[in-house]
Formats: sequence, structure tokens, C-alpha cells
Amino acid sequence: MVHLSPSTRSFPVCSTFHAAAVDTMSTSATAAAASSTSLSSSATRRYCRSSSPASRVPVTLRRSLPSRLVSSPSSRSPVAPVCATASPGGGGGMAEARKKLLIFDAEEYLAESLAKYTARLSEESAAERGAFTVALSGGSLIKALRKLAEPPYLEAVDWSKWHVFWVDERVVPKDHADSNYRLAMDGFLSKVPIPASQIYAINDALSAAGAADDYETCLKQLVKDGVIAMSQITGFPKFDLMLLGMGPDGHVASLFPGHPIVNEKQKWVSYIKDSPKPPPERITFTFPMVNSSAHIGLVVTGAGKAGAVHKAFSDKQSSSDLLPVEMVSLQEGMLTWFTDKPAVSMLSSI
Ligand SMILES: O=C(O)[C@H](O)[C@@H](O)[C@H](O)[C@H](O)COP(=O)(O)O
Repeated sequence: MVHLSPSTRSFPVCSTFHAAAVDTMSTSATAAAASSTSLSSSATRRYCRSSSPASRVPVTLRRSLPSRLVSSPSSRSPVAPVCATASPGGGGGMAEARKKLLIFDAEEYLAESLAKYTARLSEESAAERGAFTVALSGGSLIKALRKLAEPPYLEAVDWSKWHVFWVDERVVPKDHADSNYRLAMDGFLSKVPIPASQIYAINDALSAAGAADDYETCLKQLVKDGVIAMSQITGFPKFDLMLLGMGPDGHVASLFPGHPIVNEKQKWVSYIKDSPKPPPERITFTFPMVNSSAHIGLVVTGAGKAGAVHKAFSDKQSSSDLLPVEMVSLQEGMLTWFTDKPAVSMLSSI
């Protein structure tokens, strides 16, 4: 455990300056009996655009995740947990208690831990609700997910329970080089047997405004169908997992610093036409959506992100200049930062 300097907010930090990756799971592993929620893929298909991946691996029979994939304090496999979330040292409130910072020596270990984290959340959600709803961003995150498409996760995960969404998407054709759908499909989704009807791409024939409305309508139907849960606390959909990246300017999803969209309070999905990061037209989940998620995995690597990471972990004197990443504040979930040493290099006590 590494403690941050007094100038830095108290925050649980798990440091992994050795050859083992960290198990990120310190939240409840309780898996209730499988819910009786009825998930109708055919009903879903009526309302949402889903797409077939370019290729599929054969559907594998699901087995329980091997016990070595499920963290326990006594486990000491090469990917065993080396730390658990600590209570914040003080002053941070509940939102602070719902955050963890993991630091990896190498991207390889980060990818292994991210796969384990995602597989475990998938298993828990499938057991509790009969579905696993996961929303992806674009960027380097997708490459970091690659190990999910490899043994043992490829065989062990119950891919039939997965429902895949995009936290944000560029408004371009799905086969465009800038498409987050294409990025995820090429790098991850085409390699795992998720039913095509459970991969929810945006309607790329619409304008940005139309695509955002259409995606929100899609999500509303999936809430009605019982696929997506609702947060009783916020009144917004509660995804089982959102996987985010962060830009050097502190943006997350397509929620950029200083853009009015960061203050959206009503809509589930909104759009921008002036993104500072190309391409300019995007749709994005709004902050009420992001902050209603049950879990967020935030993958942040590289020295270019160090400034924003430093700000995110510094004492906040005012709420007027918050970076978007600082506005990620889960109401009832757990935010886990997956970082490397260059990304945290400006944190003085790391
Ligand atoms: O489509 C997008 O542009 C993303 O959703 C965006 O929010 C991305 O995740 C960050 O910019 C981090 O990207 P990198 O990890 O590639 O730096």
C-alpha cells in the first residue's frame, strides 16, 4: 500500500511494482441465485440495431470461472490480489470510498488484471440478473481488453449473457477507421462468441442528434425488457460495467472539458458536433448515466496523461474547474483506475 502525500487527497492506492498483476476485486463477490429476468433477444432485435461481427469463434459451452479467476485474500497465483481497497483516510466521503487506483509495471499486467476484473463482473452479473451489460469507449482501452479473447477467459466467460454498448461513439459509418464499433469489433468483439443481436451499435445512417435519440430509445426499450437495470438511487440506467479511457485533457467518453454537454442532467445520451478530438461528431452517455454505473474500469496509461491524473488526485479547492474525469463520481458503484507508472508519475508519493 502506498500513501499519498498530504497535498494529495487520501485515496486507496494499490501499487504493483513487481511482476504480478493486481486483482482489482475487493467489492462484494456475492452472487445471488440466477434471476428469473427474462431476456428476449428477439424482442431486443426489434428496437436496436445489432451487427454481426466479421468473424466468430465457435460458441463454447460455459463453465464456471475457474476458482483461480475469483479473487480471495488467500489466493497467490501469479495474478493474485496483492492489495484490497482501503477506507479513505478521511474527508473524501462516500464517492471517495468507491474508488481504487491500481498501478502496473507493464501493460501486459494491466491487460491481465483488466481481463480478470471484467470476467469476474460478468460472472457476478450473469448470476445475479441473468445478463451482463457492458459499455465500451474507444481508444487504447480496446487493446487492453485483448486477453479476454484468450484462454482461460475465452472458454470460461459466459458470453451469451453479454450485452455490449458504447459509452461514446463517433458518428461515422461502422466500417470507418474512426468508428469505435469497428475498433472494438476488430480488436475484441469478433474474437468472442457474444450473440450478434446483443451488440448494440449506433444507427450510423442518422445525424448525430438522431443517432443519440435513437440510442436512448434503444436503451429505454432494453430497460423495459429487463436487460438493463435501473438505479433506484439516480433513476438512470445502471450498467453492470462501463470501460472508459481518459484523454490528456481529462476527458472521458466524449465529455470534454468546458463543453456544455458535461452539465447535461436529463438526457441519457447526447451528442456533440464540435469535439476537440477528431472526428467532431459524436454521441455520448451523459454524466448522470456514467455515474449510475455499478462499476467503471478507467484505463489510463502513458506520461501524456500524468497531468490530468495529478489533478484528479489532488485536493479540490473548487468544483468550478473540474476535469470531466473528476466528475466521474459513482453513486453506488466502484471506480477502478487501471494505470501504469508513467501515468501516475506526477503523484508525489508513488
Ligand atoms: O472515442 C473516443 O475518443 C473515446 O471514447 C475517448 O474518450 C477515449 O477513450 C480517450 O480519448 C482515451 O483514448 P486513449 O486511451 O487512446 O488515449
